[in-house]
Amino acid sequence: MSWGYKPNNGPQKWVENFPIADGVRQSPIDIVPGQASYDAGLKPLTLKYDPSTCLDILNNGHSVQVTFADDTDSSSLTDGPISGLYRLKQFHFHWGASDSKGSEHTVAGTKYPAELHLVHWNTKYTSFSEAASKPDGLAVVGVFLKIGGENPNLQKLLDAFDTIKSKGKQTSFENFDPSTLLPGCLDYWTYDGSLTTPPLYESVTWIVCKEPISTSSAQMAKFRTLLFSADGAAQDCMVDNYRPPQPLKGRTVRASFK
Ligand SMILES: NS(=O)(=O)c1cc(F)ccc1F
Ligand SMILES: [Zn+2]
Repeated sequence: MSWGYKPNNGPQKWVENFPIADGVRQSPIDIVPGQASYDAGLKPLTLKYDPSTCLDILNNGHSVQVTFADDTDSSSLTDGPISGLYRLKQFHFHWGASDSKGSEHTVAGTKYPAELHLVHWNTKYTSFSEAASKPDGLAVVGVFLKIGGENPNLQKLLDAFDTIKSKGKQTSFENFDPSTLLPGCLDYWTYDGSLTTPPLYESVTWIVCKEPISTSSAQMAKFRTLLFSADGAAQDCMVDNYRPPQPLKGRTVRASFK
């Protein structure tokens, strides 16, 4: 039985096969703005994405993921809290069974209906796979989704969902610009954390944007038409694919803004 989000294979059980689940720098966390320390030394984020590096969209059985060509520096993250250049590998989402939950990070206990993760790897290493297990290997930009007006840029993704309904389905997805999914203001919180799914490697510099982007309730309903299950298996809606907040264990959360 492999890991998932159900009572018998979900976040409370992951520690059985992945003991780092109880580690010192696990993600996500509850971000308490009043306890974050403003750091004037933090630079603004520099995100440069080339839409021609967008390859395909995939249902991997845990989320919906858009994958990028990462053989050049065309789509990169620099500055912010990191040093060097990190290449965009993929982005994906986490969401709930209803609009009242779904994000992994929370803000003073507030849950958003979904959270976007843009995953980048440190080019001091030779590949994503090599970087994924290193303490400075990954940088993930998190963006909250909140219920508001329909998001036309998100709709381009949702329109591909009918062809990738079940686990293992993928289809080509070209010329998508991920910067269209970023909020106008790139103020952020940052802290040292981990992957939020197994193998839960403590390799992520988390960069969580303060400003959410909008999505409509109807668009959220579209996310919930995806399936955890493969073609032919009993249909199991892909919802609540989020890990709850983990203990801070003495970590400091820094803010790029006052
Ligand atoms: N949810 S995450 O951004 O921490 C993440 C990114 C990966 F590339 C692999 C596993 C993960 F859990
Ligand atoms: Zn994620």
